[in-house]
Amino acid sequence: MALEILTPQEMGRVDRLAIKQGPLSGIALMERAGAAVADIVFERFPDAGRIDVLCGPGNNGGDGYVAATILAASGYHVALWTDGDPRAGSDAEIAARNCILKRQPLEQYQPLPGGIVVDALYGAGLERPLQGTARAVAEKVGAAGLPVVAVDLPSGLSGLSGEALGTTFRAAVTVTFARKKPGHLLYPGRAFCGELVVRDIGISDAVVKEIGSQTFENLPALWIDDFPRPPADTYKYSRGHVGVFSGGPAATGAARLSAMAAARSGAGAVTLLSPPASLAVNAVHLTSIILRRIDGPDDAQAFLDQRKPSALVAGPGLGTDNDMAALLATVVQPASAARRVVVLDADALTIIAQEPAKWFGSFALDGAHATILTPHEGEFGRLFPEIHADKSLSKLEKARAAAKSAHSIIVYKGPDTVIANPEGRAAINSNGTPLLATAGSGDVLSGIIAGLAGQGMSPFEAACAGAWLHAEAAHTFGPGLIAEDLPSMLPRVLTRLLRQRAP
Ligand SMILES: NC(=O)C1=CN([C@@H]2O[C@H](COP(=O)(O)OP(=O)(O)OC[C@H]3O[C@@H](n4cnc5c(N)ncnc54)[C@H](O)[C@@H]3O)[C@@H](O)[C@H]2O)[C@@H](O)CC1
Ligand SMILES: Nc1ncnc2c1ncn2[C@@H]1O[C@H](COP(=O)(O)OP(=O)(O)O)[C@@H](O)[C@H]1O
Ligand SMILES: [K+]
Repeated sequence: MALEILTPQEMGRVDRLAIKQGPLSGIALMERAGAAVADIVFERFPDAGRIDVLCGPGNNGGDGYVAATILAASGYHVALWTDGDPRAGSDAEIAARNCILKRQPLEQYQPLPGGIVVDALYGAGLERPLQGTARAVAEKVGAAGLPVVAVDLPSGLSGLSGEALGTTFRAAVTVTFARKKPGHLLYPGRAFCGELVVRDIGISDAVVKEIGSQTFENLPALWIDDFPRPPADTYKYSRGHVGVFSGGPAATGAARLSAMAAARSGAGAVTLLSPPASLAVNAVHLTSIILRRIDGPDDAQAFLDQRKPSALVAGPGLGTDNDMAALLATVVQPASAARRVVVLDADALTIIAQEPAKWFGSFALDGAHATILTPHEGEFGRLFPEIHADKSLSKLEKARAAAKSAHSIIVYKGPDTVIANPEGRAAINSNGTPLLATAGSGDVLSGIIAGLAGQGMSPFEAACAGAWLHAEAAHTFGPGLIAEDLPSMLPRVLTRLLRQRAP
């Protein structure tokens, strides 16, 4: 499974490099792209009464001319509608010349019931919102509710950011070539694409590699080689010891969810570090999780010195008062220096947002990158107000900029969670489910990540694996899910994952 995600600009470079290196010429690639589109129409809409192919002036339109030719030759009733002539000397011009169908002006197109639309107006080259005829047609097709097969990207959508630049086609199926683009996975783009199909058109992996993309789809192949596999002679503390900080008596559940998730992710020991006032309620609810009384920063320090946990979680249900800020300071500074992984979520992020520069400076210690911040949208906005407000940046670029400025790994949560590290490596999660929009599910995620990193998985890989496992656990449980259910789904998810990958 190819993991690289290419920006439209990188894809353009890949196309040019592939053509330069051969053996396939530009028109040969276009013929394969158009054939892939026709294939999808055959597969998904075998009974289409009529196919309207809408072609723009660029190479996206070129794919449309090829698809129209193949579909017409296969006996479909195909009508071809064009918005301007292909650029002179382009591959699209050759494709148009080879297409025997009559060209009709796009402004005369009217949606007809029972038909399907092939949208080949604009793809990777879209630079500005659809205007004039193209925009009017996108509106008409949307209003008519006809099924749309989008070539490369629904026209009107930014392949870079997933934002609708203006009016946008809404596809039932999108056929893209060689690799996904960020706009296919980032919302709202993902929703505009409908089903996404990636087709090989003969561009080699080596050519893609040469471009050196630093963005990946978050699939197991990205991190499975680093996934913890305890040796036979391990024992509980060497299998990873995670410390989770509990808050006051009114909000202890969040930290327990995190602790359970760390344990279910395979950490050999998990200690819940509880203020005296919460000891009783935590004790009532814990069995395998170790409970330790922590009365302020000195106690926390003593735990770190004695037990040397390999990962910590602070934030879920922590509270934001001055005592907690002082505790956090103790935990974070020496932890970074010790290359211990610290996952900061929820209330810890609120504390940090009061003085971000001070905290981010402390995360920078000797470039260990041992800090993982897991903000949701609101927390991201409070931590990184300028990056968040920058409309020129996609979610992917925002996560990258935040990771760099905070000297941390950022897990920018949501339906399209992005994980980024300060060096610019990033992954977009693609298995999210709205089932995860339930109170406490973020607490579970921070625990899974700490559980994996605590077992020695590299922090970026642990964050990626955590986001993937979290969503798989939700899918496995299904409707009715509440956060408590997620840790108990992990054994099944892990069994499937590790069985698949067994040698
Ligand atoms: N040989 C190749 O380079 C291949 C290209 N392929 C196709 O080529 C597409 C990219 O082709 P292009 O780079 O020609 O780009 P497009 O066909 O997406 O856009 C064409 C041109 O229209 C202009 N334009 C952009 N936005 C506009 C707007 N809103 N209104 C009016 N004009 C606008 C731009 O100058 C742009 O170069 C891909 O999406 C893919 O479908 C595939 O056929 C594979 C091979
Ligand atoms: N619509 C959605 N689709 C997919 N994942 C979602 C969606 N909404 C929330 N999530 C995920 O659920 C988790 C919620 O975390 P968070 O907002 O911190 O919740 P809480 O504070 O209640 O624990 C995150 O991992 C987020 O990515
Ligand atoms: K298109």
